[in-house]
Amino acid sequence: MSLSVAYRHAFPGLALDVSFDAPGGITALFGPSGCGKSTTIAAISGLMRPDQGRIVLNDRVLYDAQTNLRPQVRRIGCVFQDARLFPHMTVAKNLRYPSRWRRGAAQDFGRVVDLLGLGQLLDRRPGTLSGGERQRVAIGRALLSDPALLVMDEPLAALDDSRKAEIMPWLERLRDQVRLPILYVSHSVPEVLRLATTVVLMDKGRVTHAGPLTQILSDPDLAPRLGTREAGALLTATVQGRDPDGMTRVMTAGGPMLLQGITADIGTVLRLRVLAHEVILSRDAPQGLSALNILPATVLRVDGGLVQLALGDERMLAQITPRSVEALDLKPGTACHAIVKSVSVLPS
Ligand SMILES: Nc1ncnc2c1ncn2[C@@H]1O[C@H](COP(=O)(O)OP(=O)(O)OP(=O)(O)O)[C@@H](O)[C@H]1O
Repeated sequence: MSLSVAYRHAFPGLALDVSFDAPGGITALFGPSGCGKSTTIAAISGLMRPDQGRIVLNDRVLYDAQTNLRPQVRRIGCVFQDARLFPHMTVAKNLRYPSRWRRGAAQDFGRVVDLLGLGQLLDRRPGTLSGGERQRVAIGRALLSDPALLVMDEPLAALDDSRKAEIMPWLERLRDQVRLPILYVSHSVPEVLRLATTVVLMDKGRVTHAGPLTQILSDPDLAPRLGTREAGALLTATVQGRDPDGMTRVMTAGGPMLLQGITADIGTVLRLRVLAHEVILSRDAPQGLSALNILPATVLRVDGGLVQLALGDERMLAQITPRSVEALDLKPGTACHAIVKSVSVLPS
């Protein structure tokens, strides 16, 4: 299941030349206002015809020199900032709306209601729901149209922080349980960090970087674009066991780590967020520290005080001062130890 996009289009003020692949999972389309995110969504969903290109969804050509499928037959489910539900219909009727033209929607109804926790809401009308609940219904309705791609254009932008927090776990469930590619347009770094599996960074009508979130996050060149406070890395960790004091042992590409306050079962895969300013470096294996997580690493790159490290096949960033870089004589290839002061765990 994947989407492959390559198109060019000239607007009077901007020449767009966009190309990227979106595999299964959530692909975040991220970039400053006016960089071409909405135009890209419009080109994929068939609402605008690019000057040239090729857009393919699961081996089905949506657009190329010979083909330009109508939006209705592209099998793309859309969720926008405002839920756009029918106000006079109950939630159940809104959800059943796609079954008017789609056979099979009725069979999926229960599965989608369970997936998004909509059971308690079925008899309510949209006007009586919270913003987050309305968005869950909009996502359910989009899923019941049997899409091959789900496009979510700033789906949380109209919600306040507590509603955002309420809907996030549902979006994570969607990402982890539905095999569709999901294209997610957002201006919010925290949303991208929490939800995306793949990131496409756009600027001035072009894709400047694209790849797995883990790779994009640990690229020192991209730290300024994502915000220096957010610079860091994501490590994949597998739960190995629980120690008598309640600490959870996990294995990462860089070696074993200990986590506090985790209840995940053995074998669970976790995503660990390690911020660059929570990592300090030592040339020698440190002794007598209170920090529990000390991982052997190799310096890959040094950019001012931002040091990119290799831990096995994963990458991590450490934010230290340029003076410390000099004092420790850190350069590509230097073996060192990364002392991780704190870690947050994201569901995987
Ligand atoms: N129909 C049009 N005619 C001319 N120019 C257009 C048209 N549609 C978009 N543009 C221009 O193309 C550029 C990209 O617009 P687009 O809406 O795709 O950006 P965006 O990244 O989605 O921005 P935002 O984050 O603000 O929604 C902008 O400079 C916009 O002015």
